[in-house]
Amino acid sequence: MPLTEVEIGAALAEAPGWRREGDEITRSYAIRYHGGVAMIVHVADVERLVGHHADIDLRWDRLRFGITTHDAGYRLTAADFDLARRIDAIAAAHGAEPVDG
Ligand SMILES: C[C@H](O)[C@H](O)[C@H]1CNC2=NC(N)=NC(=O)C2=N1
Repeated sequence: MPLTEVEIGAALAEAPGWRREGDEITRSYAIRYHGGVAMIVHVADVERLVGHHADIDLRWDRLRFGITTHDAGYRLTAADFDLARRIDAIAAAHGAEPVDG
């Protein structure tokens, strides 16, 4: 079920570093390409377990995640913020530092 604007505000406050871009939340990390591939594999394993999947953009020195819920009409849900927290934990384990963009 989509979150209300008030709920989104509260969830963002609990997910520091994640930025709202329309109906998705995004965060980028500095990581070199091959390390990014390894992190993506780890994220994908967790995504399969929780049944929720981010949009992923890997560049030479940067890895960006965008999360929204397709099943809710591309709106933000609690599952998006749950996955965001999991991605933060995986990023820390991979030594990927958050960056703007
Ligand atoms: C059937 C399956 O659980 C759904 O298609 C899941 C899979 N992963 C998903 N991931 C995201 N981000 N949004 C969804 O709506 C979604 N739906």
